[in-house]
Amino acid sequence: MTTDTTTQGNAPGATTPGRTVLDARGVTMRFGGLTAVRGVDLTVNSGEIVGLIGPNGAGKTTFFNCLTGLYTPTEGEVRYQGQLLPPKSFKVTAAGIARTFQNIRLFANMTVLENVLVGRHTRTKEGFWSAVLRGPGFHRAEKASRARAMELLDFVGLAAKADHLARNLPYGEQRKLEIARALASEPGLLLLDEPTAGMNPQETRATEELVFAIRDQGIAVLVIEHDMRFIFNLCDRVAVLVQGEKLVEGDSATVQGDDRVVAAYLGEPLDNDPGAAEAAEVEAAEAHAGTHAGTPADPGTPADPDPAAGQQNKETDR
Ligand SMILES: Nc1ncnc2c1ncn2[C@@H]1O[C@H](COP(=O)(O)OP(=O)(O)OP(=O)(O)O)[C@@H](O)[C@H]1O
Repeated sequence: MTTDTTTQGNAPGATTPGRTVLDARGVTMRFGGLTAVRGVDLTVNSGEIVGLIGPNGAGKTTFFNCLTGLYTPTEGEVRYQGQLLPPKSFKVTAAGIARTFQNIRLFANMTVLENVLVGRHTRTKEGFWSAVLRGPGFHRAEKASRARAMELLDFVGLAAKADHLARNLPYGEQRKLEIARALASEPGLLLLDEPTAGMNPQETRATEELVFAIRDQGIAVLVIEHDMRFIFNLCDRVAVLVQGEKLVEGDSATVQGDDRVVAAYLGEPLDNDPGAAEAAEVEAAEAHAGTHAGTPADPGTPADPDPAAGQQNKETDR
């Protein structure tokens, strides 16, 4: 993988250091009676890698979809570099936000290079007639696009496979290709939805390096991931979504040390947990049965032939 950012300089879409790139305020998304995202505020600044974590169904992907114009939030607004984002995904890409998907979405029967070229369409100025007539302007633009696409393939370590069909790439390389295609739109902010899903530890480590290299090119990154080691190694800041709401936000140490986050992942007991009273009743009944076991009325039936086994069962059931 070529991730030597010292020689590559900033990406064309790079943003001004220290500025707020993404500003989402009060984002709410309802599907009928279900509120998948509720009043979420989140900012991403230039030069930052921000993580978005939360248990399954917490609303992470829905929030991404609200940021990228796939969904129009029921309430709230999203600004990119100070401008309100249009509610159309191709316009959001043109504005400077690119994304990858949880389920890889490549053109399987196109080559690796062609997939990246498709990602460049928002940056290609040549219009319809130029493409049809294939004049000198078109050829110049096409050459420049190919050169940039090859540069990106080199950056993610896939230059040698430019002519391979996307469908023939191993899974980890397909994920890299998705990232190269997203970078082809020259974004200032890259959203990654579970970039290491299905990867082995070596591939995950390489993806971590790749994301650092992308950040070093001046592109801010917002990443959803279930792999906590990956998130806490990588991110400057982490926000935790639980049941559609932002529960905690802070640096890795703050989030890791917050008991509410652990509780949310383990499944926090409800207040006045109704199960607790029931469990106490069962325990009392068991204790009562134990007291009467082995009495003359029931001489041959020990209540608990192996108390240690009983304890084991309780722990398994918990
Ligand atoms: N298009 C939709 N229509 C109706 N409900 C939806 C839709 N998309 C998501 N949901 C619901 O919204 C909630 C949040 O889902 P979402 O996929 O955003 O969660 P997530 O945090 O990304 O989960 P995971 O980590 O499993 O990918 C879930 O209850 C889901 O079933």
